[in-house]
Amino acid sequence: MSAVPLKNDKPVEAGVRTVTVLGATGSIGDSTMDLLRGAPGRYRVEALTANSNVEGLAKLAREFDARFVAIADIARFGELKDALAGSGIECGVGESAIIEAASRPADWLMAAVSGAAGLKPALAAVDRGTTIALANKECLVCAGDFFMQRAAKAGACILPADSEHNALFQALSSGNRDELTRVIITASGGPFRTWAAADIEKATLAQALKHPNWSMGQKITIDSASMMNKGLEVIEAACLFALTPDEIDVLVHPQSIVHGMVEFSDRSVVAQLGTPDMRTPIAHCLGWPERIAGPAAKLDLAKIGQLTFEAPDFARFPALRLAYDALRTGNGATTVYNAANEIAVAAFIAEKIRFGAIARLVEATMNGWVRAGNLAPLASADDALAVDHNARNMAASLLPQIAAKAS
Ligand SMILES: NC(=O)C1=CN([C@@H]2O[C@H](COP(=O)(O)OP(=O)(O)OC[C@H]3O[C@@H](n4cnc5c(N)ncnc54)[C@H](OP(=O)(O)O)[C@@H]3O)[C@@H](O)[C@H]2O)C=CC1
Ligand SMILES: CC(=O)[C@@H](O)[C@H](O)COP(=O)(O)O
Ligand SMILES: [Mn+2]
Repeated sequence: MSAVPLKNDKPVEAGVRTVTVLGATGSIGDSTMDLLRGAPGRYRVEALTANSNVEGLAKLAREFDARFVAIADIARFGELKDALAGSGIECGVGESAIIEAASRPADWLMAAVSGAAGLKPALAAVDRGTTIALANKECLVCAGDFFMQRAAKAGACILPADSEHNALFQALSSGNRDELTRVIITASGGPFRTWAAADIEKATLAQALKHPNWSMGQKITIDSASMMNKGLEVIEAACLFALTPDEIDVLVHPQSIVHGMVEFSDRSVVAQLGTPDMRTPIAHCLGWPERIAGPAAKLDLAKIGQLTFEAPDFARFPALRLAYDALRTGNGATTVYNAANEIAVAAFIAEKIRFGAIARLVEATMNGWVRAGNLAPLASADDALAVDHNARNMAASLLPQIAAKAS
């Protein structure tokens, strides 16, 4: 039994729904809060979390009269308490408080922490058997199949919030799982889609942060530029929908209007389209199994005029090839892929490595991991977190030599 519902088989919930937003101060958090704001009286906020943005978190907590807020950064707890003084809103600090936020009863939870740091809180929500809108792809890539197995066991309902996976989720309801032959996830191609490899190699942070279509957090925007985001999404699709690497294609589509397509055995291809606005897939998850009003701009195809498609270039964007390698290798390789990328992106932001070195560090870490004989099946979240920890250390130790070597 899959934790992603393939048909709208859940009864519609009436009355006020309680919701929790992990990563409330981020880009996905912002879109989610905007949807909640647009439906006064329909939702009650149970818990909100952030890493260090005290001001943003306290403002949201007061606006939505949250019951509980948690901040990960222990140095900011005093400020948070001051900011909430007199409000009656409970607050906590550290990873344990983020996990507590996820554990508190709520009908619906948005998992939008950035990075594998979101894994333990997402698992705490999974174990409650609740409905989870999953934006945090890194937690799936880190945990591998284990996350979805645990969700199925706990009776949790995982609603894919990432735009491409939400598109697949919507398109999949046109057929049965055994009639599906392939899924296609689209990629904008990022800001370097048309750039020569030599220019991509030395792209600056400011250039990498200029996504052509989407306004998103810093880490995912850099991932889009390297196409690591698409690599993470290939692995995310494999985990969410129990697909093999051969059943997942990536198609570059610079307009980001078609988000995902599903091919069925009769060769029908069902696609989901929409303007590039995350409030649409999040609204689909929030309303599910019904449809609620979404605030995104209406799709005007006549105005857009042309939708174009290209094959991905695995040579200029090796991050995508590495994702398929990791998926085929299994045994913790996707955990290593994600962990090394998180180290590489942080190093690029800190100007320790060039843009082109991001994928080289991921590849060197994956190779080093295999050579050291570290591949082994992941049997638990602790296994995944141990691999994540050790792979980060390996990536950090390889960093100086990767930084020193120009392509
Ligand atoms: N943005 C988008 O359009 C899309 C995002 N996603 C995925 O959703 C997730 C969130 O992305 P996005 O909203 O862009 O990211 P942002 O960087 O904008 O926001 C991340 C959120 O997580 C919090 N956070 C960061 N690190 C930690 C930590 N260690 N512990 C607890 N909280 C933490 C941040 O708090 P603070 O503000 O205090 O730093 C913030 O609330 C990512 O996994 C991304 O890949 C998927 C599809 C689209
Ligand atoms: C909005 C969303 O889902 C992002 O993951 C988006 O897909 C990023 O764009 P790229 O297609 O450039 O990676
Ligand atoms: Mn996406």
